[in-house]
Amino acid sequence: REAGLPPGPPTVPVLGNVHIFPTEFAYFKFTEWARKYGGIFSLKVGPSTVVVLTDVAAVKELLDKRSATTGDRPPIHLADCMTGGLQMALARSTPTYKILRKTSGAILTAQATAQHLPIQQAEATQLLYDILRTPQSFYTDISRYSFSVIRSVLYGKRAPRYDTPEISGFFNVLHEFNAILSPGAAPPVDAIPILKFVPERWAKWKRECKRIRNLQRTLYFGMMEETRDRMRRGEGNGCYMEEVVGRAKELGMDDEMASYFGSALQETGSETTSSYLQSLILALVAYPEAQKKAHEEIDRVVGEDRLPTLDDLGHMPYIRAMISETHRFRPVAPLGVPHSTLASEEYQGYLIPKGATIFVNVWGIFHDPALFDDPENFVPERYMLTENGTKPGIDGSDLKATFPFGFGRRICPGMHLAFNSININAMNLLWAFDFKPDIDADGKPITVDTAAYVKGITTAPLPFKCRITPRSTAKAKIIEREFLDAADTFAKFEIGLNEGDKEYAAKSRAYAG
Ligand code: HEM
Repeated sequence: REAGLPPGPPTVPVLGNVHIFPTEFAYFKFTEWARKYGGIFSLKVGPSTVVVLTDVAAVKELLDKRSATTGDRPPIHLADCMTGGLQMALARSTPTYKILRKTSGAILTAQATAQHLPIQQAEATQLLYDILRTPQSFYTDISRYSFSVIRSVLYGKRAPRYDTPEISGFFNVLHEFNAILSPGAAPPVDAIPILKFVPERWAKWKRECKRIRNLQRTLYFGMMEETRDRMRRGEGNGCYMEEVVGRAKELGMDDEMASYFGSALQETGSETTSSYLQSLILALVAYPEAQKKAHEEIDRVVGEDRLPTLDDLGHMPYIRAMISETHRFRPVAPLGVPHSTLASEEYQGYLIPKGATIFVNVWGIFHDPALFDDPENFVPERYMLTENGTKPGIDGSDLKATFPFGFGRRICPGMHLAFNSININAMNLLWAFDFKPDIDADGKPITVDTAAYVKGITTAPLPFKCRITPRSTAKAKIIEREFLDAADTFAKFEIGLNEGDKEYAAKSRAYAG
C-alpha cells in the first residue's frame, strides 16, 4: 500500500489484497473492516486502489461536494464491449454518458413523474388484485408490478402477467449480461489490460460478448421501434421514450443511444423497486408489532371504504417511518454502485488516487451502532424519534431520504418514480392485507429468515413464503372494483400486447367482474 493511502488490511506482494477481497456479500466484510480500520479504509487489488467509505461526513464531502472528480465509474471493459459504453449506470464519465445523464434529468423530473401517476396507481391496484387472487405468488406479482410500471412509463406498453415472454425475454438478456460480468466468469481484463488483445478465436469471452451484444441490440431496438410505430399510427400515450424520440435532436441522442438509454432505465428500475417491496413484506412478517401499529394508523386515516392516496401519507407518520426503516434495514444497494475518481483527491490527510474505485458502505453506515440504536432490528419508531432515525444527540442530517439512492452526479435519476411506487404500494399493501408467517404441518409458524438475500450489486430477499389474507371482505370488494375501474387507464398501454397477454388481461377482468 502506497504512502498516504487510507489504512487497510495488510497486503501481500503483487496481489495486494486480492486474495482476501470478498467476492460476494462484500458489505459484511467491509463493515467488519470498517470497525477495525476506520470509516475510510483502502484495499489494494493488484496495482489499483479501492477506497471504502463507512463515514457519512466523508461520503458527503467526497461524493457529493467533490462529485466533479468522484463521479466516474470504474472501467468494466466487458460491459463496454457489449453495450458500446451506453449502459448508463455502468458508463464511464464520457461525453456520451453526459448526454444520457442529461436526458434522464430532462425527462425523469419530479413534475414529469407526476404525470405518470395514473398508470403507476393502476398497476398498484393490479398488484393488490393479483395478491388477493393468488397470495402464494406475491413475490413474482411484485416483480411483474415493477417491470410493468417501468415498461409502461418508458415505452408505453404494460406486462399484465408475470409469465409473459416480454418479461422473461428481457430478463434472460439481462441475466446473460450480468453472468459474464460476475467474478471469475471471464479473464480479469481490467486488471490485466494486455488480455484485451488476445485474438477472438482464443478468447471465448470476446465471442460471448458479441453474442450478448447482438441479443441486446435486437431486443432494445425492437422495444424502441414498437414505441415509434405506435407514434406513427397516432396511438402515442405520452410515455417517456416518445419524448426522447421527439426531442432526440435537441438532446443529442441517436437511435443507438436512445435504445440503450431506455433499456438501462428498464434494467435499473425494475429489480430495485421490486426488491424494496419484497423486503418490506419480509419485515412485516418478521415484525408483527410494527405491522400492527401501521395497520392501526392506516385504519384511522383511510378507513374501510377507499384505497389510500398519496395525499394520505402526510397524515401517517408511522408508515412514513416504516418506509425509511425498510431502506435502512435492508438497503437495495448495500454498497451503492461503485464510483471512481477522475483526479487525485486529498481528504483528512489521506490520498485518494486518480482512478481509485470508491464504495460507499451504505450497509455499514445504516447498521452502525454508533449511529443507530439496535441497528440489526426493524424499528420504524427510530424515524419518529429523530428525522433520520439516528440516536438522539447524533447529527444525522446527511442521512437524508435520498441516501439509499446514491450520490453526487450519479444519484439515481429514477428516484422520483421509485418514491411514488414505494409510497403507493406500501400504503396499499398495509391497508389491504395481513402478513403472517407460513405454517408447518403441525400448524406452527415458520420463522422467516430476514438475512437470506440474493448476492449482487443490488440485492433482494430470496423468495420466501408467508400467509397473506385480506383484512376484510369489504376491502377485498374494493380491490376488485378498483381493478375493474383501472381498465380505462390500462387500455392505452395495452396496444400491441401479444395474444397470451391479451387473453390473460381479459380473463382477470372477467374474473373480477
Ligand atoms: C427502490 C428503488 C431504487 C433504488 C434504491 C435505487 C438506487 C440507486 C443507486 C444506489 C444508484 C447508484 C447511484 C450512485 O452511483 O451513487 C442508482 C443509479 C441509477 N438508477 Fe436507481 N434506484 C431505484 C430505482 C430506480 C428506478 C425506478 C430507475 C429508472 C426508472 C432507476 C434508474 C437508475 C439509473 C439509470 C442509475 C444510474 C445513474 C448514473 O450512473 O448516472 N433507479 N440507483
